[in-house]
Amino acid sequence: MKLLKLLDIIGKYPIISCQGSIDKNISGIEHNSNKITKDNMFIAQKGFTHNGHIFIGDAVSKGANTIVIQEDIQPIEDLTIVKVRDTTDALGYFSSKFYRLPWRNMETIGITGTNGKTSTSYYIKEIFDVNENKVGLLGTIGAIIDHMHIDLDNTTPDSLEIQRIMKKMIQKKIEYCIMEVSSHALDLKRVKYMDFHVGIFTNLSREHLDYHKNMENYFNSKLKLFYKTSKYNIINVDDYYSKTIIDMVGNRIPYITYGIKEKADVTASNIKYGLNKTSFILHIGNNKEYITLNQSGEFNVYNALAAAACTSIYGIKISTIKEGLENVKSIKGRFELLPLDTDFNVIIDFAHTPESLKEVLISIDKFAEGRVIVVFGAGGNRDQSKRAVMGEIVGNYADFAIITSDNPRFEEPEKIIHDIVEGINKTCIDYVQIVDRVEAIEYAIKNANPKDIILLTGKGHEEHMIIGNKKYPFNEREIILNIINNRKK
Ligand SMILES: CC(=O)N[C@H]1[C@@H](OP(=O)(O)OP(=O)(O)OC[C@H]2O[C@@H](n3ccc(=O)[nH]c3=O)[C@H](O)[C@@H]2O)O[C@H](CO)[C@@H](O)[C@@H]1O[C@H](C)C(=O)N[C@@H](C)C(=O)N[C@H](CCC(=O)O)C(=O)O
Ligand SMILES: Nc1ncnc2c1ncn2[C@@H]1O[C@H](COP(=O)(O)OP(=O)(O)OP(=O)(O)O)[C@@H](O)[C@H]1O
Ligand SMILES: N[C@H](CCC[C@H](N)C(=O)O)C(=O)O
Ligand SMILES: [Mg+2]
Repeated sequence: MKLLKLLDIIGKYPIISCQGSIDKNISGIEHNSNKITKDNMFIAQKGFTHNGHIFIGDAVSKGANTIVIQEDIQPIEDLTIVKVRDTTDALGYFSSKFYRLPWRNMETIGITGTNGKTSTSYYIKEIFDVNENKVGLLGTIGAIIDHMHIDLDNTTPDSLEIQRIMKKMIQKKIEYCIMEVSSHALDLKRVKYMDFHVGIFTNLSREHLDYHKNMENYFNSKLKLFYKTSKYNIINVDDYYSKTIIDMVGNRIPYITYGIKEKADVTASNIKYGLNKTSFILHIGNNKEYITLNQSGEFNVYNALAAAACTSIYGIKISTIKEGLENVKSIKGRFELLPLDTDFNVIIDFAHTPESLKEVLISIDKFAEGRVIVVFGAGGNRDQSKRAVMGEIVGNYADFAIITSDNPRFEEPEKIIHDIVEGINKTCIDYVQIVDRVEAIEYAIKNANPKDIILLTGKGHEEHMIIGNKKYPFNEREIILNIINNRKK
């Protein structure tokens, strides 16, 4: 794209200054100097770890012909230097423009909330699949374009990656793009220069307070999504924050409610729980269908209701919704019951917030016949205040706990475990502390009695352990299978 064109339409965009020629072609946009190729525009961002301005020389030597900055630099021959107030903001604007606003050419569904975004997105995807629509997905487990998988580092990637992926979706003729929209993304302008047709609010509870500092800021970040939607907002009316959302955005565009406790447009009755299934009657307005999910837990009924509400607004029949929901065999690392021929059960789950941990344990309690043994930790360089609360919840709802590591990052794992212990000590539960997660799993398996349920939470689909800034292979599923196979020998 001609730089002239990229800048031209941004007549509205506040450029502070522009030095050098704008009569040149831009072959691509990058914010990472390591990825620069010939004639790219390099946007120097001030990140949490690095100031991207220090990589300008590197970017130029790799072929960048235009640099976007927010801090002054020395002029460089033949280089166009565009100065803006905030380069992260500009990254969003230029990326959206460069890829020609791909989000305008398909239906975009944004899902936000503390828990249930990934699970809801997979239910929605399956319903659209059954309806023979072409679906794209962006979220914690990666991006899916039609049936191609792309790994992602973030639940919601940066604005450049989002637009790049969405462009690929358009090239593959995707009709519906389902996207998890994290609070970080809303706050860090990753979706500032794009809109959504539908916004879904799952729930809000304590998480990411290391970043947002308090619940009010966290809520206000999430709220932003519902000002960016053009067709419908879909709201879990049983959640404490739903009323405020409806008060704030209820008059903007139509909204649909879902829930089990309060009166809602989409609801469930006769819910019955099992170890690996949940059955209920789905009500959408006056229509109803018997549903049997292959997943357990009341929280998954909520996720299914959100998906039903979302797909019903596109005119999808309730019988198709049923087929889609029932087609989901498992969601990677979400309350995943491992197929083992042992006399105890093992569930891999991604609960890493107090509320989700509580929900999972309440769900297990509905069908557990033996003890519930929880293997868990908490992420380093993440909200420290949630750790003791998680400890207390496990203490209150489980029978035995093994406190271990979960991505210590730059923190001492012993310190994180100590924070959890402060909470668990308020309860009467027996527990052990085992820093090495593999040893913790071995301990759980070795000490399991018939009918016990071992619940491993926090790692879910992840395939690595993050220590410092390095990722070490760690596949909980394989580790368990290995331990159990070795026991048989
Ligand atoms: C705190 C945070 O959000 N950090 C994100 C941020 O990293 P950063 O600010 O540290 O980047 P940086 O290393 O300082 O780099 C600054 C600039 O220099 C550039 N650079 C850097 C090195 C180099 O050699 N050359 C170069 O040009 C970088 O490309 C960047 O433009 O930008 C990166 C690239 O987009 C993100 O991957 C990274 O997310 C990290 C991995 C992260 O852990 N984020 C979490 C907090 C997060 O965003 N979580 C949410 C919510 C999860 C959920 O609850 O579901 C999410 O959406 O994932
Ligand atoms: N609606 C829900 N309410 C509460 N807990 C839930 C809900 N859905 C799922 N969970 C629990 O939270 C865990 C994570 O679920 P999921 O991955 O769907 O959430 P998420 O919002 O995408 O999380 P993340 O913010 O990490 O992307 C699940 O493994 C389960 O334990
Ligand atoms: N999306 C969440 C995932 C947390 C998963 C858990 N394993 C951890 O590392 O805390 C985050 O990045 O905060
Ligand atoms: Mg997710």
